[in-house]
Amino acid sequence: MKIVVLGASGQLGSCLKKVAAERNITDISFPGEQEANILDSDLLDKLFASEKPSFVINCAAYTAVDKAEDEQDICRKVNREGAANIAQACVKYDATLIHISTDFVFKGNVPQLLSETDPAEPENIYGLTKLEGEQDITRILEKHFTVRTSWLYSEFGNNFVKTMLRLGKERDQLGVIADQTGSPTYAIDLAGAIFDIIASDSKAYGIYHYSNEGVTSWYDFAKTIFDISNTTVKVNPVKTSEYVTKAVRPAYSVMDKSKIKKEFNLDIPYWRDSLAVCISRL
Ligand SMILES: NC(=O)C1=CN([C@@H]2O[C@H](COP(=O)(O)OP(=O)(O)OC[C@H]3O[C@@H](n4cnc5c(N)ncnc54)[C@H](OP(=O)(O)O)[C@@H]3O)[C@@H](O)[C@H]2O)C=CC1
Ligand SMILES: Cc1cn([C@H]2C[C@H](O)[C@@H](COP(=O)(O)OP(=O)(O)O[C@H]3O[C@@H](C)C(=O)[C@@H](O)[C@H]3O)O2)c(=O)[nH]c1=O
Repeated sequence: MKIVVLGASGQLGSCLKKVAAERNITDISFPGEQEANILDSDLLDKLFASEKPSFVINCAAYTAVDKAEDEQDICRKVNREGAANIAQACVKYDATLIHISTDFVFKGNVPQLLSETDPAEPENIYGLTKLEGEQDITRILEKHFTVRTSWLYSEFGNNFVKTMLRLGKERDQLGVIADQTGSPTYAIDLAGAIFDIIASDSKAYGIYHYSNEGVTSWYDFAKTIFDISNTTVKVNPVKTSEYVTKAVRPAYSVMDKSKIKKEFNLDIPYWRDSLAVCISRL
């Protein structure tokens, strides 16, 4: 049962590589962007023809949330057209797609748990193009599991945890937004869940929500990162209106995980526990 990972050099791709090795999953390949540029349909066709994957995991995306506001075209190309190209190749070669999407598809203006069927109304270009990608996949391909996740971090790539640890060394104090609420996700845990989905042989295709258990703000997340890592730095809570960014982010994007937990029998770790594991590995 061959698995191919696209976007393999990014944060989640690196976590999939690590977890595959730990679980002794060997029938898996991690092609580089030169062999697997998702904007090049001919290249994808060649890759699918030679690898004949049963499952394709798409981690490739344009993820620079603020930069996307100025680079709408390239962001849409990767997050929408790239996703559609993969879906088309999956149809042609009869592969099942595991695609990753985001809590930023939600407007997040109401403090209530978001389910898979709640209306998505993205507030920024990144979220909008990710939603368009989801919609194209759903239209083109029946056999897909689209997993929306939130606030990913790990020992790999760029993420909030690594940014905080860097800033904590450079500065005496930091302002961090305290009125945006969500659930952090250790990308290693998500990688494990993705392999659990594949192993389940489930045919319950569609959209699922996955994050770590628990709820926090960026401010509390930062405080906990510094507590666990014994970093001395003053963290000041700030309002969204006081911390100007190009992209608008949801105020509340906590997702309901009941569906994924039930369908795949998942036991999801609490965010603080996973954060401690990640920091111990950094
Ligand atoms: N990071 C987060 O906080 C969250 C991420 N997600 C989603 O999770 C998924 C994985 O994110 P993450 O691993 O953190 O993101 P990264 O930005 O770390 O990885 C994305 C990867 O995609 C690659 N890529 C970009 N364009 C192409 C292309 N045309 N063809 C092939 N590969 C390409 C990038 O390569 P290069 O670096 O060379 O551009 C990079 O290696 C994405 O779908 C993202 O939207 C969801 C919620 C939260
Ligand atoms: C660095 C920094 C950020 N912040 C705020 C800005 C923002 O609201 C929040 C997180 O900022 P970042 O830029 O690190 O993270 P951001 O890129 O917004 O993270 C998002 O990435 C995309 C890809 C997703 O899909 C989302 O789920 C989410 O993880 O923290 C501060 O308040 N102070 C700071 O010093």
